[in-house]
Amino acid sequence: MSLLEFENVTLKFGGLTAVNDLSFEVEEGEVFAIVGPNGAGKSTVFNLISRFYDPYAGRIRFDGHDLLQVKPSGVAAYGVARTFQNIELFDHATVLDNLLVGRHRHRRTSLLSELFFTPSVKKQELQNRHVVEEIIDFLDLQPYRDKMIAGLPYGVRKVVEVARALATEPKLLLLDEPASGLSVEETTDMRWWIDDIRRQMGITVLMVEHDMGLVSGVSDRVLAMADGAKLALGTPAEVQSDPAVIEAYLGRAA
Ligand SMILES: Nc1ncnc2c1ncn2[C@@H]1O[C@H](COP(=O)(O)OP(=O)(O)OP(=O)(O)O)[C@@H](O)[C@H]1O
Repeated sequence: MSLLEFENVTLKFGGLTAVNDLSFEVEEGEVFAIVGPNGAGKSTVFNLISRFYDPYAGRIRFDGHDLLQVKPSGVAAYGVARTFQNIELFDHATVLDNLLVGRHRHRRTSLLSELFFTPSVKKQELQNRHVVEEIIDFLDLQPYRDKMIAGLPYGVRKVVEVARALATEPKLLLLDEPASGLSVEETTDMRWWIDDIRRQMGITVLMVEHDMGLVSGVSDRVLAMADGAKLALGTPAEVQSDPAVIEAYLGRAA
């Protein structure tokens, strides 16, 4: 069984078909990239997984569950975490506090017990701290741990966003353009972080990315989309040499 399954999914915005009869599967433990020209429907795929939109037709399954039965607020509890194209963090909180917010889905205590800071609440707090500190170490964020997000360089904020998503201990990490706005050196670092997340943490990664260097360097498989539909699916080398993909890219460039 695949971790994520799209089966003949279609989504329309009025007269525009943003996702058109799309089927693909993401296997547990792989890095899977979605590429395509602007407007191809990549972000809409992420928004479907996050349950921001209901598809017009088709099925989406995650980890054996019918994802379409899950409310948007429940998706994280199933083990899906995401980053956004435009970083979404609390600017006036520290890196540590942003990551602790990411632990919210693991709250096992009641509001009343939290009010009185019972032993179970204390235990939960310690566990949250432990997980968050490990992620801070893992992503080399120690120098920024107690700094406000607002004052951090853009490249560091991108890594903090990945850290916040990891703090939820997801099975599937959705990365929306992880390299956008990064320098060449920062993109290389991001590549190694993604590799480590998959290899050392065992987390499946699904990313939307325009940087083909990053995509080829880290992905096991790539789905190329155009006009909401699948153009090609295969290894990075297979997809890059696919005539339909070359045509779609060159056509748009022209
Ligand atoms: N909320 C919306 N309402 C109406 N149309 C939308 C909406 N969201 C996306 N679209 C349209 O759906 C199509 C697919 O958009 P989408 O953002 O998924 O593309 P994309 O591949 O992520 O593009 P980019 O690389 O520019 O981010 C586009 O034509 C877009 O204008």
